[in-house]
Parts: sequence; C-alpha cells; structure tokens
Amino acid sequence: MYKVLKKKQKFTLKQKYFKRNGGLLLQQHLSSNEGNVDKIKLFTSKEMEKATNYYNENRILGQGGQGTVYKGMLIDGSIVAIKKSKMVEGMKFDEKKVEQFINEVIILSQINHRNVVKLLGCCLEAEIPLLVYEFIPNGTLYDLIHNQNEELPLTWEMRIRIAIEIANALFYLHSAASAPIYHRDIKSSNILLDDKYRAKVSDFGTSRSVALEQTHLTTRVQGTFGYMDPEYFRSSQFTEKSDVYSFGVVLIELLTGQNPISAEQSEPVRSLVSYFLHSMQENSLFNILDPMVVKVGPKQEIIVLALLAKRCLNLNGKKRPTMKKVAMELELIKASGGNVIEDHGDEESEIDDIIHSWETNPSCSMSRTITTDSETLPLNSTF
Ligand SMILES: Nc1ncnc2c1ncn2[C@@H]1O[C@H](COP(=O)(O)OP(=O)(O)OP(=O)(O)O)[C@@H](O)[C@H]1O
Repeated sequence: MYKVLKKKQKFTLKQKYFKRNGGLLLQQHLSSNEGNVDKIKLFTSKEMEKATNYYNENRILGQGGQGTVYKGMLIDGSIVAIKKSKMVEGMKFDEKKVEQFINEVIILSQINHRNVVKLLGCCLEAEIPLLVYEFIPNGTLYDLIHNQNEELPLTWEMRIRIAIEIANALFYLHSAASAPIYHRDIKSSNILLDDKYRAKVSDFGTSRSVALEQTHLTTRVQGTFGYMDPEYFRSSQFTEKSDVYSFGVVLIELLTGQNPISAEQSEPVRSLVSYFLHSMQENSLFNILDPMVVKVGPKQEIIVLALLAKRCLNLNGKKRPTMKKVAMELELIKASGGNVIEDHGDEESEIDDIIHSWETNPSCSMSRTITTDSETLPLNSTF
C-alpha cells in the first residue's frame, strides 16, 4: 500500500511540474500543428539526472541569462548540452520564463539547418524544465575573437567563413517556410563553434516566429546592449532588419577583434559601432582593425567587408540589406577576393580613399611590409 501510494504521489508531482513547465502550452501548439514537435523527444527527469550526474557542478558548461548549461551523456552514449532554465526569481515562479522556454522548443522544432544548433528534446516533468541540445565542443565565437591564442589563430579565411555561415543561418530563418523567424539576440556569445569551427547559431529563447508574434502581446524591448538595433530600441518594433543590424555588429567584431561595448574607453570609442562608423568616415579603418586582420587579411576583401558592415549598421532599417543580400555578397567577397562588388552609390571611390590613406599612413608601414613579403596573399599586386 505504502509503495503504491508513494508511486502515485510521485506521478502527481510530475504531472504538476509538467503543467507548470508549460507542457500544456506545448501540447496546444502540437495540436495546432506548429513546428515539427514530434521530432522533439520528451526525456524523463531520471534520464536527465543520470546524464548530468545529478547536475554536478563540474559538468557546468556555462551560465546565461536564462539558466545553466550542463554537459551530459545520454544512455546511448551521446554527448549533449542540457540547459536548466532559471524559472524561479526570488520565491516566485516566473511565467515569462516558461513562455520563453516553450517558445524556444517550438521555434527550434521548426528549424533544420547545419548552422543552427539542434534541439534534441526537453524534459518537462522535472521541477525545473530542461532543454537538450546537440553538444557543440569548441565554445563561442566571442571567446574565439576575444581570447585569441597562438595555438589557434583566427585567420582571415575563418572570419569570412564564419560570417557566411551565420548569414546563411539568418537568411534561412528569415525565409522559413511557414513564417519568418527573427532571432532577436544575435551576438558573438550566441554563436557556438563545432569540431571544425563551423558556426552554429544558438539561444532562441527570445526569438519569435512572425506567426507566433501575432498571438504575443509582448512589446518589452529585449536584446543585448551593444548589439541592439537603435531603431528597435526607439520604436519597440522588431523587424528582420534588426537582426541585420546585430549581424553587422558581429561583422565589425570579427574585423576589429574588439568588444561591442568597452567599459575602459570613453565616448565615442566606448561604442564599437560609433567608433567603427567614425573611422570609416575618416578613412582610417586600418586604425581599428584587429592587428591579426591587418597582418594577414587581403586589403580589398577587408575594405569591402567593412563597407558591407557599414550598410548593415545603417540607422535607417529600410536602407540595410536583407540577410539574403548579405549572404550573397559575403559569398561573392570570398569568391572574388573583394574584386567584384555591386554598385552601392559611392563605394568604389570610398574603397580608393580608404586604400590611399591606408597606404600613406606611416603607422601601417609595418603591416605593409609583412603583407608584401608574403607570396601567398592574393591581392598584393593591387596595392
Ligand atoms: N549546445 C551547446 N553545446 C555546448 N555548449 C553550450 C551549448 N549551449 C550553450 N552552451 C554553453 O553554455 C553557455 C550559456 O549558454 P546560454 O545560451 O544559456 O546563455 P548565453 O548565450 O551565454 O546568455 P544569455 O542567455 O543571457 O544570452 C554558452 O555560452 C556556451 O558556453
């Protein structure tokens, strides 16, 4: 009798957690056929405890605004990343977080792209709901850019390839079959790197499908300072071009190796976007480039990429290119070495001006020597 009663109690508790963790909300979306939720496996709380060795501290991979991520091993031996959402704020259970959690499940269940992190399943019957992702072993793009070491230099080719991969993922999301999906929090720490250092866009907690958006009344401005579209900040209206802006910030992070917000500097250097735009205006792009980029990157490609970033960062969203255009231009830059560019007003004369000031600036003579010494660099002859 005691055993049966205990089992019943446990079952009731699991049902209670399932409901509280948004299980019903998910079922609702399931029945309305949104996404491909059958592909999402429902894990038991026991499986999760075993996989993380009871949420052992030394299994923690990282902590974000939404919770803690653990490295885990499933019974079949596969390695996964398990995100334990932060649901309890003080003593209160946060309904908004449940919504974000279910939102991420629904959004990710609709996505199948090699540059987007895969969601394998979730666990709703545990006290705190959990998300189970494929494990991405090489950390974040943020760490790769900002903690560079000699063992793994971030080459120019890697920077361009990673930019193309993120752009392709965003283009895919924006043109998703059922309805466009906006990521809404693109930043280098949300780009994970796999075993071959390929980019995987992650963290879809604040993402929105345009179809879902119609049923959501949230007008709260969300995102990360330094990456956030100023137009969205002012109007609370998120558009596909707001993702383009944040992508532009990641592009200049790749070009300059600098943080979007630098606490040590004073304005205008403090905001990387203002510093970058100011440098472009003064034709002194070379002043803010990552020394590694100056050393090994072909000038023409660097400049064309910088001009593309500048268009992504236009204050007027309508004047920014779409992600489709950005992805196509990046492929073109890579394929042609920046020699073939589309006509965007005065860009050709801008390129000439930047090259001229780069060439005549004494502080760049070092890098120039290094560049001209290398026979492998494709565009030396043009300078
Ligand atoms: N699939 C994964 N594979 C490997 N590590 C991961 C995976 N997902 C997340 N991580 C690690 O966990 C950390 C926290 O991830 P999470 O997405 O919760 O937060 P964040 O992006 O750092 O912050 P925020 O949620 O505030 O934007 C990441 O920085 C990364 O190091």
